[in-house]
Amino acid sequence: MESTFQHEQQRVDRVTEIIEGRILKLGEDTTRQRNEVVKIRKYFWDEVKVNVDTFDDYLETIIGLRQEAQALAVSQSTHRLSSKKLSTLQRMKKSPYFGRIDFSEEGVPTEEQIYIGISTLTDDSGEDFLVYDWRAPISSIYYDHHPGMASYVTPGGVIHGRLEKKWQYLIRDGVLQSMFDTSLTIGDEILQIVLGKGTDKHMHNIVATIQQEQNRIIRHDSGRLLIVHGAAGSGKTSAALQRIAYLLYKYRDSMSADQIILFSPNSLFNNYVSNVLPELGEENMQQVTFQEYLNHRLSDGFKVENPYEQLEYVLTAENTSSYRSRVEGIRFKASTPFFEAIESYRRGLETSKMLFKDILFRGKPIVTKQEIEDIFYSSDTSLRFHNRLEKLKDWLMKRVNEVRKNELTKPWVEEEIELLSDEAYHKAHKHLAKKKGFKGAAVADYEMEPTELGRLIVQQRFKPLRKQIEENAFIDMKGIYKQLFTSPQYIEQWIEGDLPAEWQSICLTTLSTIDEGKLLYEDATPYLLLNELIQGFQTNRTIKHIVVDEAQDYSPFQFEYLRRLFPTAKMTVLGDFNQAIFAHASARVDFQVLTGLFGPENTEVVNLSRSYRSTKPIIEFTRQLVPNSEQIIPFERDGEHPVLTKLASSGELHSCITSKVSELQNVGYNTIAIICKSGEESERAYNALSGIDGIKHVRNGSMEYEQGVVVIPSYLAKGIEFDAVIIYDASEHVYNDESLRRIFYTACTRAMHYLQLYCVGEPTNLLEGVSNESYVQN
Ligand SMILES: Nc1ncnc2c1ncn2[C@@H]1O[C@H](COP(=O)(O)OP(=O)(O)OP(=O)(O)O)[C@@H](O)[C@H]1O
Repeated sequence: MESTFQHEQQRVDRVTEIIEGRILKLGEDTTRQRNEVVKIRKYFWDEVKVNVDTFDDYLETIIGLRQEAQALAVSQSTHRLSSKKLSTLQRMKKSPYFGRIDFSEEGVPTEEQIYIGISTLTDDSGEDFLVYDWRAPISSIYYDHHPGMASYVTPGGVIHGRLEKKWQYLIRDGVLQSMFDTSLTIGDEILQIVLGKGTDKHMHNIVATIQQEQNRIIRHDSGRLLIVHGAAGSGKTSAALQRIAYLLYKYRDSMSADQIILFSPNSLFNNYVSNVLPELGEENMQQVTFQEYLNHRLSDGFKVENPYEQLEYVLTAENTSSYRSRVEGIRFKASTPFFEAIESYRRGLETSKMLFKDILFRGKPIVTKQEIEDIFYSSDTSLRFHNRLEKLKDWLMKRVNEVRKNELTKPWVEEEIELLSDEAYHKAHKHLAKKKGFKGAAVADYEMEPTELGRLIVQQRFKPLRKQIEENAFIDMKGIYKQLFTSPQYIEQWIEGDLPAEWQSICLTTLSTIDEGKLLYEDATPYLLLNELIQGFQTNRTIKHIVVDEAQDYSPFQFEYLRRLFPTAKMTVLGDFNQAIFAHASARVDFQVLTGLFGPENTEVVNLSRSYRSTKPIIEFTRQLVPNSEQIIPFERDGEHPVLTKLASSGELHSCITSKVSELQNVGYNTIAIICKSGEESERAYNALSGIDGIKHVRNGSMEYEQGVVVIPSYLAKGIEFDAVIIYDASEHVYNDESLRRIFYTACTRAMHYLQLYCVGEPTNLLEGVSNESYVQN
């Protein structure tokens, strides 16, 4: 073994030397390319002669500009590619590869040793592969097979052979630390080392230790929709990010990172996962939250409620009179019957009840809503809805043009001419002179006719009106949405099944919030859907793949919306229903409904059952909090049992937390989260614990994942993890309802190495099903 080890170190040295040589060469190229980019930018305008005197000059200027811009774009892209390659090589210098397979291909007499790393490296001839990219077809054997018969898929067909041996390497800064013969499971030893480490500011890639079931997700490449359901900490997010890296490699000629969108729960999470792709030498995909998208589309007309504001209400306002109806409204408005009701309602609008707005000019209607409605409903009903709207728009444009002509002789035009400032007068003169063909000094010779000036003024006043018509602003969208709620009975004609018991009150709240210029979060997607069904979907066909993380928090409604918005994209959806924290997630929620999006033939579901984040004792404790716990299999990593400490007062609670934090810091834990149920509880906890050195409060809207000691509401801790977690108050008066089970589970499963629960008074009944042996009580 000793000599094998030395032999392997020698190979590492050889490969490292080659990498160093490449870095040197590429470093010089990159510097030269950067200087080139700087030079083009600096002299950009010197290279282009700007002359717009004649049409030919203008054309020449445009062509010159375009050529220079193209040269800049080419240089920038060459520089970007080289820098990317350089940073990958720099990473490979520290650890050139992490695995090896010895493979005998059928019909080939010699066995080949395949070394696997984050990127391909060949020798100087370019013929021999010193390192294979982990995404290369042959590398899949490393993740998928035990020694014995093995095969892998290439574009040219399936290659069969025999996997003789499989090795794992741990190389740090060019030094081989250890190597393991991993004949059975990939890298349990290395996985132990990786998972046993402390967290840091960002999530890391897992390519050295991808597990077989995760590899299925990463390399899955058929159908439109891949649904991944997996326990907390089973590597859903990790698998999704490596999957993106895989797709970018496999489709490198036809897909770029900006054609992939990751929908994530919040900005904090975005920041947390932002390092994984760059670590793998890939550019980051686009990252958005659904809320950002809603705001982008709706913020002109409304102040849209944030999903966490909604959740905060659900978690804290249970004693208010409107609570029941609001929660019922949230559930109902996310349901399939409501979705279908909106579709039927929109179909109903084909024959009656479309609402329009008067088109006003100088404060007076020039076309009334009634006139618009009459024209709309007099059009050919066999035409598609959008075509009817287009016809209506044409009519409106004509109508407005007629009115514009009539306005030319109205006294207000003369009045405006008289009130024109000198500057405005000169501008108008110059504009009209140019239009008439006067050039250069001759502009001064142009004598402006008052009628010409009048026409210009009228034209400008009508410009916004034309824009409004262009943008469908004459459709009373708010009114149409409100119409659904104007009387509690109105919706009955469009809906199948029962309405919520509190429907009347839901209607009143919906109307009053819209009248205040606000849109509740539960109304945002239905409103947008209705809007698109009426005005046509604003589809985006450039996006090729969308990944939805924490999918359990989306309603079927939102999925349907995403599908229509990105009609050509494939989808990867990741979730865990045990972590569904939003009120719209009903108790019976499942991914069945998603299968309907693209049909079963286009959908594949993969379950991840092994959980990696937490130690075995923590997983054995947390899994008892949810149904079907036997389906969650802990990775064998030892640690302390979770502890539940009962206290008599909040004073005692705060002093216990303070000393616990310092104890945990002394053991070396980097990230310690004090997780509270809601933002309100977090605020109180933070104020009471502000004496802890460096403690930070993570609030709704926080942009960066913080290290050190943080106080954080449960819902913002989603998707992220901490070395140690302290549940601030796991007492019955805080977690007092079955509906809080998922939030409680989500909070506890954020712990990697240590979990401490405190409670002031009696512990929550949610712990009733948890066996006494799985935690320490004191
Ligand atoms: N194959 C693996 N090798 C190394 N680490 C892994 C592996 N799979 C998962 N992990 C680690 O386990 C932790 C949890 O992974 P991840 O956040 O992707 O899980 P998740 O299923 O998205 O969790 P949750 O649903 O609870 O947010 C991370 O620290 C990740 O690096």
